[in-house]
Amino acid sequence: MSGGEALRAEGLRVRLGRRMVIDGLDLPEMRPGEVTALIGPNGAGKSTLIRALARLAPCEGRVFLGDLDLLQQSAAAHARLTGYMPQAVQSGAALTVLEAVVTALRAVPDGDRSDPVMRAHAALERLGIAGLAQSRLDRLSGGQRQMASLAQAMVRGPRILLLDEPTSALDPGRQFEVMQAVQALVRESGIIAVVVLHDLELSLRWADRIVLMQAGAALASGAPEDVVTPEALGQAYGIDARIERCSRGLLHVHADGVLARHG
Ligand SMILES: Nc1ncnc2c1ncn2[C@@H]1O[C@H](COP(=O)(O)OP(=O)(O)OP(=O)(O)O)[C@@H](O)[C@H]1O
Repeated sequence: MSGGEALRAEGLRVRLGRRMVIDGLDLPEMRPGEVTALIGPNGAGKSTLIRALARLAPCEGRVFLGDLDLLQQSAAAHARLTGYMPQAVQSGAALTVLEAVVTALRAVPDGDRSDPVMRAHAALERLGIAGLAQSRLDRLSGGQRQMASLAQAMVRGPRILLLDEPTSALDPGRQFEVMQAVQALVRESGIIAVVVLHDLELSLRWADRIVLMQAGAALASGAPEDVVTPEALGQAYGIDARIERCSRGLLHVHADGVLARHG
């Protein structure tokens, strides 16, 4: 699905304390059904940007969904449109996974009168974790907790899904499953997904577009093969890297070393 109203941002500025962490950042159009990956070195401002889009960090500038200025919406209207998965997933004390997802659903009334428990179950099934429904959050592994957090972010069927490193605690198989689930959800429901990823391979494999951030600005944005280039990786990460296409047509990054001038 590629029609529908796109998300874009202009002139974003986020000040945290005395620091301007994001300074005049523009984001290209992100269309329904597409996954946009935010990549960049530690401290580039990826989490801050995603928190700003989730209205969890004070932000100046404009964020449009079609003609709708998201930063001007009421908190409730904004919350109905977006689902956010934080980088640090809380243990969630004694709640079960099902209870946590139902709680996330009830936190923002959306006028849907269907049974919240059924909706929460459907979300867990969608992500392949229905078997965890009655497990307590504080007894899950880090990766299982990350999956539960993803279910909380997507259960209301938001138009924009904001995911901060959804794969960081996952083993390679689970990383694949999560990104596959996110992509399927995004494609089928016409959601706009903005996903912080550290793993360049994952971003090349799963993103429709990539925004490479550095020092609070977008160094490059566009199609993965146009953004993830040896030059850009050298500039952003200080690595000496090759990008090669394998026999299956997929792009891979090979980091051969660190550039002497880095740091
Ligand atoms: N509350 C704060 N006050 C001041 N500076 C902050 C605050 N929170 C974050 N920063 C700074 O903002 C910058 C961007 O941080 P952010 O967490 O957004 O980067 P990131 O790209 O997500 O990094 P990482 O890949 O390490 O998670 C960092 O230099 C960080 O030190």
